Amino acid sequence: MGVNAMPILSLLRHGESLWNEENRFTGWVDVPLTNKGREEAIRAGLLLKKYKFDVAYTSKLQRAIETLDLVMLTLGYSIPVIKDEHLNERHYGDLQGLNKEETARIYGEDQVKLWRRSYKVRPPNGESLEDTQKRTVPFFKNTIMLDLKNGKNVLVVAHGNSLRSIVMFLENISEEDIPHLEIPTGLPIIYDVAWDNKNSKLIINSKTILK
Ligand SMILES: O=C(O)[C@@H](CO)OP(=O)(O)O
Repeated sequence: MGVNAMPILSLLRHGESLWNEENRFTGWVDVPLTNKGREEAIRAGLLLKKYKFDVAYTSKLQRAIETLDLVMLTLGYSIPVIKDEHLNERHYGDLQGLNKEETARIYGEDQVKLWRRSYKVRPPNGESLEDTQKRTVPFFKNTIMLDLKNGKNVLVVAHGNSLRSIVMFLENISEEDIPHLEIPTGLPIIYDVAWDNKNSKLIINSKTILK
């Protein structure tokens, strides 16, 4: 009675973008994929062929949207797609456009590490991971989690830090441990999930990264 058998949730970070290639802070700047990024997206689609998705979510940024488009083209069927800015990358504020290595030379490696990977430290005029989580997790709970509860297989294509904030919630990762979590581009994470009726809570049965 307590736990229903449940479908899968796949989280996918977009393929390499132009500014990933150039090593620049990107955030909400709407840069396109590189050709390598497009190939990564097609490869992710091939890896995901063994699943049948019912619905997909992505951000409002073209690197995620194009990745999802290429995945769906590779999968060869179409499903409802919800594009929402709650899934956008963390806003990097004044760092957007700057080269990451150069920024580390100016402000020091430690400061840049705090901006990039800590939970609470905000980049100047930007969002901390905590700020990002305050928009991603309520969105996740109100939409994606309900689809999972209703037995749907869900694909989410988003960004390094918007996905880190969701994975932190799903896997109950602490503030101390979150700096070590990296999400690779183009490799789908698959969660086998279940809904715990008694505690109204999503349970993760297993996690696999497809390679
Ligand atoms: O620049 C960004 O928006 C992100 C993701 O590419 O960078 P970082 O991994 O440094 O948080």
